[in-house]
Amino acid sequence: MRWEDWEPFYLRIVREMGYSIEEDRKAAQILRALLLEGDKYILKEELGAVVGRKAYVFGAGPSLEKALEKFDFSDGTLIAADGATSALLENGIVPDIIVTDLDGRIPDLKIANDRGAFMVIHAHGDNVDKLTVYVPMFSRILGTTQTEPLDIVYNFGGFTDGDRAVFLAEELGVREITLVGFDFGSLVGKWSKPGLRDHSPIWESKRKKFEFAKELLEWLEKNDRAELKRLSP
Ligand SMILES: Nc1ncnc2c1ncn2[C@@H]1O[C@H](COP(=O)(O)OP(=O)(O)OP(=O)(O)O)[C@@H](O)[C@H]1O
Ligand SMILES: Nc1nc2c(c(=O)[nH]1)N=C(CO)CN2
Ligand SMILES: [Mg+2]
Repeated sequence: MRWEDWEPFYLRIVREMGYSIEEDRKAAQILRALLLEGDKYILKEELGAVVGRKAYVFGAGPSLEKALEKFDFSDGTLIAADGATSALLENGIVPDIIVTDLDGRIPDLKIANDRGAFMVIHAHGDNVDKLTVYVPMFSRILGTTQTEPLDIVYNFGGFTDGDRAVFLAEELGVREITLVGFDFGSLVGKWSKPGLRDHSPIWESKRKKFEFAKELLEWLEKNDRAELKRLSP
């Protein structure tokens, strides 16, 4: 997704969610400084070499658990959206790539990164403290922003970790993307937040995020090259 296509979505998201563009921009600069400091960042080309033509993108929806037990995912690149990483690890699966804004279960992200997962870490105005604390913990990091892209901090479009993971896959050349655990319903998957003990009734801000995510995925299906499939148990 090009900046020109993303910007109108972003401006609507900022208005609807009450975000600060300036804070989002600052977060991107802070992430850039952290990446340069640690020198553990990777560029888009390096991550492109990791993906194949087919990928599974895992969302943290309640249906994920059964899908992981039922289906075989060995014929594609595995991309986990933040909290979904925990469910994959519980099933003995290490994702190839994790797309996160660092509000999931950090210890599970660390285990996956130590076992080879690449980290696509997103900066925004509400996770600057998390960036500062956690970015130094990880290796093989590609940085992303939702404001104008910087030299080593990319913007491939997408809003929530899940749909941002789909836009990343498309940008890296994946042509068949299968969504797993993308429920966008009234229950938030328990892996979504460290404190959730079980799948929980959706709260207002999360419902709005899912609406934007659905709209962005519909845009991708109409305008982009990748074919989107859905797998539900
Ligand atoms: N029912 C669901 N519950 C949780 N995540 C879901 C669900 N259906 C789809 N997903 C996708 O899985 C991703 C899980 O990532 P995560 O739980 O970290 O959310 P997020 O995008 O960071 O939003 P938030 O800022 O509210 O945490 C979501 O971004 C969303 O796109
Ligand atoms: N400013 C801001 N931006 C976001 C936020 C958020 O909470 N605040 N959550 C997101 C979900 O991954 C993506 N982008
Ligand atoms: Mg998240």
